Amino acid sequence: MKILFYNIKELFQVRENNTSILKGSEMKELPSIKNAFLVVENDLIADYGSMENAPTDFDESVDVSDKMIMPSYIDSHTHIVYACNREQEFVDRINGLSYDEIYKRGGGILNSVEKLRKTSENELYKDAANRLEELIALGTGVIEIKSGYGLSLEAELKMLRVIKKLQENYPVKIKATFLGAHAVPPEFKDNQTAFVDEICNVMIPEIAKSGLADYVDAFLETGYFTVDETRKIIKAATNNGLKSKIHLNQFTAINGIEMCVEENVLTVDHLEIVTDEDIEALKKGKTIPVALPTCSYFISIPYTPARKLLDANLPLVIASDYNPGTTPSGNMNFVVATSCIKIKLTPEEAFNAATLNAAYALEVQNEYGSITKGKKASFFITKPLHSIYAIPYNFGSNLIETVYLHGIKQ
Ligand SMILES: N=CN[C@@H](CCC(=O)O)C(=O)O
Ligand SMILES: [Zn+2]
Repeated sequence: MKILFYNIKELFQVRENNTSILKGSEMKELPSIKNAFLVVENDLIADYGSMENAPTDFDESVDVSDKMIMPSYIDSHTHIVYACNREQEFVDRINGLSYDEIYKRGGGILNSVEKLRKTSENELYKDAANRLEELIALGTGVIEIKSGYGLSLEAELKMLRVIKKLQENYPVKIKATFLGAHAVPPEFKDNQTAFVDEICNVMIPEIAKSGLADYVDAFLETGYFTVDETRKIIKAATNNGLKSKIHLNQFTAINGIEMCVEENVLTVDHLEIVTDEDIEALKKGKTIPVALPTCSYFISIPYTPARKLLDANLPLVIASDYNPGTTPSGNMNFVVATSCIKIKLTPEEAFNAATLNAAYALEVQNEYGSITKGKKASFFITKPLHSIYAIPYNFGSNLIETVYLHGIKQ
């Protein structure tokens, strides 16, 4: 099946194959073709160019007059498998409690753990599938989903099986991450060392054997897991053939980034608090920084100093962090908008951070993240727009009209 998309007002993120991750000022450019065509053959991008060169042989055609095409968003950091919303904590924060105070009262992540352990796999699947369907309509075509609300081997496997079922049932590319070290569960309350040992010696080997996870994560933060504990977890992951992606610097900078770079961690995520030493450490390695600006928005914490990272010629990825506590939204259009409005990324930088660079954060850069011959035909068509800037500018509107994933209209 060959589909011709014609009269595209502007086709964005058009790249030659093997474009490297974009760093610093390279992120300013978002290559596009105006008045373009795009040919999709089965699930792949087969051709593209200016309308005057559009082919005449095809099985189907789609008129894209006045509308634009962008490769699907890649959301490299989410927690969309969870049991209940945490609206009460939201109101508690409005009334003055901090995220940390709520956690210390047994709320926060532990609130979600208690609920998830009591919820059936089917129920979890149904809720996560509903969330995923909403995200597909909002333009996400590749997503990472973490466990981390089970905190026992059994409950973590339950979450990972839900993710596997989503992988089987949806045309979205999904990467799964085991986040056993998200918080210390009640049964290990007085023995955090034993919990870390359990993660390293029991959970990671079992989960690696199950094939249910692509990555391992940990919450490296004051009051959660230390640099040394996280290093142990990363090493256990490496020994079991899994790379790591680490939550850190959300509230405090405690030299976690330096360790993560030393251990060749794939991404470091959050980075609301970043020191000059952290930037120097990132410059020495390949670890990719990931900002989660809608988390800052929702719980009123500082925004990642993105400009400082770009000025240091580092790459940048943006992701949603969709979870019931700090970011109950996975709308990547809003992530792009927040990046522009609050951390002063230009729209070009924000779209690069949410597509091409984000593909590197999930190691799917050979298949997704740009309009490139041979990559998967996963993209969205906008409503009629004056310019692509409308997506961050009209931050409260959904300007996506149609979504194609792997060449199929959703
Ligand atoms: N900070 C750690 N984990 C999540 C929040 C989890 C929760 O509050 O449920 C985050 O990335 O923000
Ligand atoms: Zn997170």
